[in-house]
Amino acid sequence: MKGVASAPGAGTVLNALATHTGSAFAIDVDTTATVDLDSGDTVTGEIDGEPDGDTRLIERCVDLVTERFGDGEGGTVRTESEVPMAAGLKSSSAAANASILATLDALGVDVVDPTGESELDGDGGVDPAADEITSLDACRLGVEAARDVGVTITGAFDDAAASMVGGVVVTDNDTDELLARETRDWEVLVWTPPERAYSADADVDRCGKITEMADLVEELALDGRYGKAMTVNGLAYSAALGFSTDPAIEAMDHAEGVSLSGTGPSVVAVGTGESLAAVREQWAARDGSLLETSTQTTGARIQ
Ligand SMILES: Nc1ncnc2c1ncn2[C@@H]1O[C@H](COP(=O)(O)OP(=O)(O)OP(=O)(O)O)[C@@H](O)[C@H]1O
Ligand SMILES: O=C(O)C1=C[C@@H](O)[C@@H](O)[C@H](O)C1
Repeated sequence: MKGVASAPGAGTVLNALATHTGSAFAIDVDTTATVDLDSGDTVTGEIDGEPDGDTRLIERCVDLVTERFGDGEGGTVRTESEVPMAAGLKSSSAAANASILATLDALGVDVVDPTGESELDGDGGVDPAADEITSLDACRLGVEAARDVGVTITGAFDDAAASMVGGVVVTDNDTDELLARETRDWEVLVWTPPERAYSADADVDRCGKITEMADLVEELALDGRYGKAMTVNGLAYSAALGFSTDPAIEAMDHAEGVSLSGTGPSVVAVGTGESLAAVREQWAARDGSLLETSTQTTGARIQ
């Protein structure tokens, strides 16, 4: 029983570490997961190009789906990714969504109603007797797996939902509810410096000091002013997490919005192709790499 699925990475509008409300948008770089199920009871993961990579997240994703929709099958799960790890581009959300969908595909479970809610059981969980699931509930399984293996602080439902349904989302990461979803047609430029930063290692106490700024960013985002929201988010979180605001200042008079993405270190700018060409000129002198992409509005999909 084989399943294959892909899910995009994402950039940040509002980091959820301060208030647990977050906002993120899908970008057009993918992680693909291939799942092969068998009658064993062990799941073995592999990350292409990362022989020593931590495979617990993707293995837990397969386990959660086979426990709820299958007979606890074992097998293999392998990811191939265009989304760099620990760069702020939500690689864990993309890997989890792709692994969950690929396992559902292998078991022949239908994924329905992209942004709707499926029928929940009495505990608010997924109905184990169901033979279908909504995208958002599939996404919640990935968030559960991320919490189980400790690669997230709030659960990162914001990042996971953006990756699963595409477009820009605002979410409550305590209740794993979608507060808003819209689409924006932006070009996206990402600068990723050579260093890496794992979300689980972020200084949450310092983020607690910028809750008023996070509330302001949330208001802007819920008002549909995503570009302004992300710029304010970037200034506040760069200061709180100890990243330079120089790349944002260089981009600010060109881009529609620019922010530290997630817990960094990448900085993401959005706007038109012309405006981002000006940002690119500024950022080209920096160490690290530049990625040109665009917003992705269709989200994750079974192949
Ligand atoms: N492509 C992948 N395949 C399998 N597992 C992955 C992949 N990307 C991330 N993970 C898992 O998620 C963990 C956390 O990774 P990472 O810090 O990149 O995720 P993140 O929280 O999404 O952060 P960022 O937003 O910085 O990408 C990794 O240690 C690994 O266990
Ligand atoms: O681990 C987490 O809870 C998070 C990590 C970052 O990606 C943030 O951008 C996100 O809002 C929450």
